[in-house]
Amino acid sequence: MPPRTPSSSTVLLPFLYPPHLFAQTSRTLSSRAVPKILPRALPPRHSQLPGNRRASSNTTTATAAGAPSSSTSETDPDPHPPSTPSSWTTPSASPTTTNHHHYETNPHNSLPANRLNPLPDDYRLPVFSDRTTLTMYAGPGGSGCISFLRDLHFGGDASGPPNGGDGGHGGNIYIAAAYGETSLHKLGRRRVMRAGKGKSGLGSSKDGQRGADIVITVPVGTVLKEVWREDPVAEEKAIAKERRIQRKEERKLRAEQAQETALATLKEGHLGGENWEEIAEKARLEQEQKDWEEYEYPHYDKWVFYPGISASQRKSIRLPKLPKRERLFAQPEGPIVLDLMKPTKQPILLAAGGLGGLGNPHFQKWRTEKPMIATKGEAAVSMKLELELKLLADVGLVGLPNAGKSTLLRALTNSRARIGNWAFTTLQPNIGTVILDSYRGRTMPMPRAKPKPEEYTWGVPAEEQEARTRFTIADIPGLIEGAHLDKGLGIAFLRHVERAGVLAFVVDLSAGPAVEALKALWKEVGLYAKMREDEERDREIERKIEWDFNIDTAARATSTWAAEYTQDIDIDPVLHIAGKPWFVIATKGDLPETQENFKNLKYYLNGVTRGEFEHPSGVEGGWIDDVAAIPVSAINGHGMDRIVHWTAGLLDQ
Ligand SMILES: Nc1nc2c(ncn2[C@@H]2O[C@H](COP(=O)(O)OP(=O)(O)OP(=O)(O)O)[C@@H](O)[C@H]2O)c(=O)[nH]1
Ligand SMILES: [Mg+2]
Repeated sequence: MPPRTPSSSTVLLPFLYPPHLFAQTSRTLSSRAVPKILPRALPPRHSQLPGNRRASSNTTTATAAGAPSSSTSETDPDPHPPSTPSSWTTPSASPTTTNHHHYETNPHNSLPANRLNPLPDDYRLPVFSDRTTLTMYAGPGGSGCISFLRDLHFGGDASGPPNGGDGGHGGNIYIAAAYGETSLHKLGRRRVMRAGKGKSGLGSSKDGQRGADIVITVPVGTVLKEVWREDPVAEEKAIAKERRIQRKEERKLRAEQAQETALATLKEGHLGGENWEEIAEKARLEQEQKDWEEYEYPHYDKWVFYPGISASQRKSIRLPKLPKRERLFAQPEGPIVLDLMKPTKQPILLAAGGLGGLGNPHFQKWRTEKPMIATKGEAAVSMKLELELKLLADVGLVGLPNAGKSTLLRALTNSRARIGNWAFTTLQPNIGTVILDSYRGRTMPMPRAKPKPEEYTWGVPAEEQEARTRFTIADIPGLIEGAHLDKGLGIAFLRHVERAGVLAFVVDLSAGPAVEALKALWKEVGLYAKMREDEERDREIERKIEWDFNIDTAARATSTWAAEYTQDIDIDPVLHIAGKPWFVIATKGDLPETQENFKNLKYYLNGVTRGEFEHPSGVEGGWIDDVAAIPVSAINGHGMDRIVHWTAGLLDQ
C-alpha cells in the first residue's frame, strides 16, 4: 500500500479515502510547512480488477447458502495478471492487489492453484444456520383506568361521571416467509421474541395504546413446529368449563341423595313436618353458595381498585361478574405445524396478544354510580417453536465425501465453496446459481416444457410463465455408509436436497467402482426418506391427540386458512425421493485408469433405464426414464455444458 499520509503531516486523517485525496488535502492543510508534494497518480482501473474470467461456459452468480455473493472477483485466479502500469510508480504498488496464492502450487495434487483447484484456505463461509428454537411471548393487554370527570360543574374535584379509558390490546406475533431471507441464524441469536405490551388506559376516556406486533420473517422453505404453549386465558376457560360440568354432576348426585333420604324417612313413618323436596333444595342452595365462595368469588386478581380506597372499603365492594369477552384475534389451535414452502401472502398469526382491560365506565350501573373498579389486561400466549430450514434448490448434489462436489459447484457456478483433499471439507450447505446465458452475458432462456403449477407462481397462468433463465444447485456435506445411523455428519443435511427438483449423484471415478458408490448413496437416501416417513407418521398420531384447549371455534376457522402451509402427509416420501429425476456426474475423469470404471457405470445405468436392473434405491416405480452418466473433470471445468443442459432439460421436462 502506498503511504496514506505524508509522514511530515501532523494532521490525522481518516484512512478510508483514496491516497491522492490525502496528498492534496494534506498539501492544502500544511502547505507552508511541507514542500510541495506532487499528486500521486492512481493506477488505471483495470489493474485493480482481475480479468473477466469465467469458470465455464455458462456461469454465474453464486450464492453461498443462498446469500448473494458480492464481490465476485477478488479471489479469482488470473492466469495473465494485467501488467503493472508505468504510471503506478510507488514501490508498494506491485501486484499486491491480487492474491498471492493463486500462483502457488496446490500441495494436495501438485497442480497450480486456481479457482477450481484452490488452496483449502481460499473459501467463503457465510453465516448459516438451518435449525433453531424460538420462544415467543405475545403482548399482555394493558389495564383499564379508574377516573372521574373533574369539572367545575361537579364542584371542581374529581366527582363527575366515570371516564377511565380502556387498556390497549397486547401485540400479536406473526410469521411470514419471504424470498431474500437465507438463513435462520439471526433468529437463532435472538432466541426470545416479545411483542409489545398494551398500555394502560388513562383518564379523560383515553384508551391505552396497542402493543406493537412482531412479524418474524423466515426464508421460504422453513418448517416450524410448536414445542409447547402456555395460554392462560384458554386454560382458565378450560378449568371453568370442567368445574361447571363437575358441579352439575354434584347437583345431580345431591338431588338423588336427598330423594333417597326423603324416601327413607317416609318409610320409617315420621315425616317431622318436613318436605323432602325442601330439604333437597336447601342442600343444593347451601352447596352452591359454597361453590361460589370457593371458585368464582371474588376474582380479586382480575380487578384494579381505586387507589384512594381503604382495604375495608375494597372488601365491601361487591364485584360484578367478569364481563365475557372474545379475543380480538382468535388464537390458532395447537399444536401449530407449518411448512412455508412458498412466500406467504399475508403474515400468519402464531400468538395472539391479550385483550386490554375495561375502564371504570363499563361498570357504572344504576346502583353503583361511582365504580371504583376496572379490569386488568389479559395475560397473553407464550409458546416455543422449533424452526427448521429446508433449502429449496433446483438441483441437489449427493455424493460420498471427497467426491468433488464442491469443486463441481465452483466449476458450474461462481460459488466459493471450500475444497480440500480430505473427507468432510464441506460442513454446511452451499448454494450456487447457474445462469443460462449465451456466452455473451445475455441470458438464454430455456423454454419450459412443463409449466409450474399456479400455486407456485402466484397464479400466473401456464402460457404467461417465463422461460427458465437460471437454476440453483445445493452442495451438501458428503454422505457415508451408515449415515442414517448418524455416522459421519449424518443425513441431517439431506433435508436440503429433499425438495430439489433433480438429484445429481456425484461419483468419483478414481475411488473404486462407481456403481457400488452409487448404490451406497441411493441406499442412504432411501433410508433417510424412510426415516422422514416415520417422523411424519408420529406427527400425524400426535395431531390426533385431543388438544384440551381447542374451545374456540373461531380459532379453528383462522387456522384453516393457514392449512395450505401444512404438510401433505399422503405422499409416500420414499417413492417421492425415488420418483425424482436423477442422473450421475462421474467426476475426476482426468485421472488415469478411470475409463473402465465409467464404462461399467454407463452399462449399469443403461440397464436401469431399460428396466433390466432395479432402481438403485430398491423402490419399485422409481424414476428411470432416462438415467444419464455424464463424465466430467471439474478441476479443469470440462463437461460443464452437458451438465447444465441435461439438468435444465430434466427440470422442465
Ligand atoms: N483430478 C481431479 N481432482 C478433483 C476433481 N474434482 C475434485 N477434485 C479434487 O478432489 C478433492 C475433493 O474435492 P471437494 O470438491 O472438496 O470434494 P467434496 O465432495 O466437496 O468433499 P466433501 O465436502 O468433503 O464431501 C480436492 O482435492 C479436489 O481438488 C477432478 O475433476 N479431477
Ligand atoms: Mg465439499
